[in-house]
Amino acid sequence: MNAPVIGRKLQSVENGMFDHPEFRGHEQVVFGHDRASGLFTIIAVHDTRLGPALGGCRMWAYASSAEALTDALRLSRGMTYKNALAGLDLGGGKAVIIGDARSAKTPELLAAFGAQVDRLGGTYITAEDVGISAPDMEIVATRTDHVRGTRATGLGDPSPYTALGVFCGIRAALRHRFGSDSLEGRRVCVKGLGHVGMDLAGQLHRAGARLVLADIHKPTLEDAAARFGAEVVAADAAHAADVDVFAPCALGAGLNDETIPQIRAGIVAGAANNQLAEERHDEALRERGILYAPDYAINAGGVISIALATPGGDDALVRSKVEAIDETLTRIFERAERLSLPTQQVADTLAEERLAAA
Ligand SMILES: NC(=O)c1ccc[n+]([C@@H]2O[C@H](COP(=O)([O-])OP(=O)(O)OC[C@H]3O[C@@H](n4cnc5c(N)ncnc54)[C@H](O)[C@@H]3O)[C@@H](O)[C@H]2O)c1
Repeated sequence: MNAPVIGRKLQSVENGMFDHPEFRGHEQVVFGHDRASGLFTIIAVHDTRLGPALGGCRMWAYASSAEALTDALRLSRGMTYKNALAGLDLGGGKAVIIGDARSAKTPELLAAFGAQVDRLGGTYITAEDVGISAPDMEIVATRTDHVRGTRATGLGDPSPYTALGVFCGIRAALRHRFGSDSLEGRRVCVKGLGHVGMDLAGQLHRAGARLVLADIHKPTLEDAAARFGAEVVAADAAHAADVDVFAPCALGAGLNDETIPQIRAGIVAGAANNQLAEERHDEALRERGILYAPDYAINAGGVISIALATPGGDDALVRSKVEAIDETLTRIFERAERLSLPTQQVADTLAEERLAAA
């Protein structure tokens, strides 16, 4: 991308910030540029009523700076809700770096990003996200203390904690739906066998579940199927598998007008972010009698581990907080049933209640 062009586009977007469709009372949005390294970053602080805004930094080859702003606004608000519902004393924020992580990421650019974060004086705490790895965060940390998930502050890869939270969430959903959280003989379809999905599949297998697996990466799928004695299903048919639980652990927007009528599972509970293609799809799931575990409630294990880990500390506190996702989801399911509301709407309300009380 040509730097001066980006600069002009950012200027024009900034002028329209408060009219932006994704603007929802964000407290601060910072547009950062570093001439020497070519850094273009947007840091969005949505809400700090519960504490400093924690949220990852995403590096992506956005087609335009307007697209990057949209992502920063939307994702930072999502972090406010996720952190509030997870019971963390942290607000919501997110950073995006405009550029291709494979070709444009340099130590100088990461250090310059760290300097931008530092300028916010702790209002925003950064962590890894898509395109930014744990080693990258070590470089960011050379310029700011407002970083989590580094060797000095964390327990390492958050994915096992995310998987643990999803496993606990699936049990909560089973208990609510069937009166027993036993996985013995339950059929579960896991779509996406990456860092989270593979770990989750292992936990489900050990607990006695019968697995149906899907992934677009054939070697991964074949390896998992052999290890867990699982059936395989085509990735684009996974949502329609004849199972008790469908666990989407790949990309978002998988629950939409086309897929929802085809879902045979009574429960949808997985790690993927932004599973609903549109907000109204939570009601579509409810109408079909499908119990949906809101994505940001069930996949909060990773952020809990990032937020609460202490250097060299054991992970007992973190694990107990992650396991409490079971209770959070149970509250959501019970309230949704009592009020005949979709579960995502109830999750949003619970998060908003906590924010309002802060
Ligand atoms: N890693 C975490 O701690 C964490 C935390 C919260 C949310 N999430 C969300 O969980 C999801 C999985 O995260 P991850 O870290 O395991 O990612 P990952 O990149 O390690 O794994 C994703 C897997 O999904 C597969 N995949 C991609 N598209 C697919 C498709 N259309 N059909 C089937 N499989 C497909 C990939 O081949 C890969 O194996 C993402 O949506 C992520 O945003 C992850």
